[in-house]
Amino acid sequence: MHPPDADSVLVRHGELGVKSDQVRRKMEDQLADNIRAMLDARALSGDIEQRRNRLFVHTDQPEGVTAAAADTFGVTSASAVTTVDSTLSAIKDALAVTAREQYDGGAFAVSARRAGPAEAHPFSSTDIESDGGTAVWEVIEELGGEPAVDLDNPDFELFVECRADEAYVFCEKRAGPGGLPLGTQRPVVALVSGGIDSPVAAWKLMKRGTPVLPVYVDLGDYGGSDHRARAVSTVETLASYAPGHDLSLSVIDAGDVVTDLSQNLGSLRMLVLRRFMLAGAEAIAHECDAVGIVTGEAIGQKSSQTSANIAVTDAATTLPVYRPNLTVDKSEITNHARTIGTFDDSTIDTGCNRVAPSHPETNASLEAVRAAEPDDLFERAKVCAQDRAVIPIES
Ligand SMILES: Nc1ncnc2c1ncn2[C@@H]1O[C@H](COP(=O)(O)OP(=O)(O)OP(=O)(O)O)[C@@H](O)[C@H]1O
Repeated sequence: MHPPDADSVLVRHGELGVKSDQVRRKMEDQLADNIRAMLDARALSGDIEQRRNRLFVHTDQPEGVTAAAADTFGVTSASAVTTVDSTLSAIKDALAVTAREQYDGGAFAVSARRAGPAEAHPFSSTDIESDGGTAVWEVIEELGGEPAVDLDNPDFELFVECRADEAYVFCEKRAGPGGLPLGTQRPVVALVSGGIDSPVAAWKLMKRGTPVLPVYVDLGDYGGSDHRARAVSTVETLASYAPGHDLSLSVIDAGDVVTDLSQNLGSLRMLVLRRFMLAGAEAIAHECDAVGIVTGEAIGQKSSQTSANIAVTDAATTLPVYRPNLTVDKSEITNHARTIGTFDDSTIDTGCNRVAPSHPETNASLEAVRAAEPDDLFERAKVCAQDRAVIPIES
């Protein structure tokens, strides 16, 4: 929803404002690049203007641009605005025009903020709210409605931001993901199985500005083509949040290793396979200059994810392993997957064979796992990582 003559989208970002000038400028530049790429990916046009602590996209496609900005990491909210002179009469006119077009019943409110030196305006924000409120009231009467004001819980809200030289009128603050602009941190490798949890985990790192290099470990006969297709689909959805950033999917062929582990190991099989995955991810991270690994694990969610077993898998790599779902309940992770759009692909029935043993170890010791696993496990992981295939992913 936007004013009928909206000419720009006002994009707000959160944490960037508290950084030093130098860091803030770099992050704002990255945010502008990312929004530009997002517009290109959606065939939208607009001129980006960076101002201190906010950014404007001047556009004649306000609806699409608002949605694109609200899908960009680092953005806290976006509003399609109509820009007017910073005079009370211009603001009142814009409020009236917007109410005439967008009001569809219920109680209303006008919320105003005024910034800049006091002498810039001969009126206060309260004046904007009361005079603007009167203008909206009259429009509703003209429309045949019964005007009512509810400042706490309005059905219809109009906003005004009045600056020294111009004012913006809008009727929606569309929430963005928040976080930091993607590309403002060093990358990490994301182990993406295509299940519900790992795409959400990768998304969370991306939200904090961290590019991810997605890696899928192909389990051979224990996985299958549907299992791999599921991983590809979820990575495509992740890539839609990251135009301009390469999310090509690396595929490690682990078919022989999984067959070997399944035939020769019992209760420790899954832990050893996880250690193989982390070692493979580490090899790719070193090659690609990535500084960590992200997984979808949550403490206690599966036998391989008990606190004892996570300690054992962690020991397979010297890189930090990020587990942003660690303390999050499954229902919450699932809701998150629905919100970001990965859920449907994650729940495609892959009909894959399960690698997990019927009685998995839940309290493993590193010594026992080391003694049981093949001596050349990490060497094989490195070779498989080197020989990986890469599937290009469109963003
Ligand atoms: N085949 C795979 N390829 C890449 N990473 C994997 C694979 N299987 C598991 N992982 C990584 O190990 C973590 C824990 O494995 P788990 O068995 O819980 O995965 P899952 O249930 O198949 O998928 P998810 O954790 O995404 O819901 C995953 O979140 C993921 O980061």
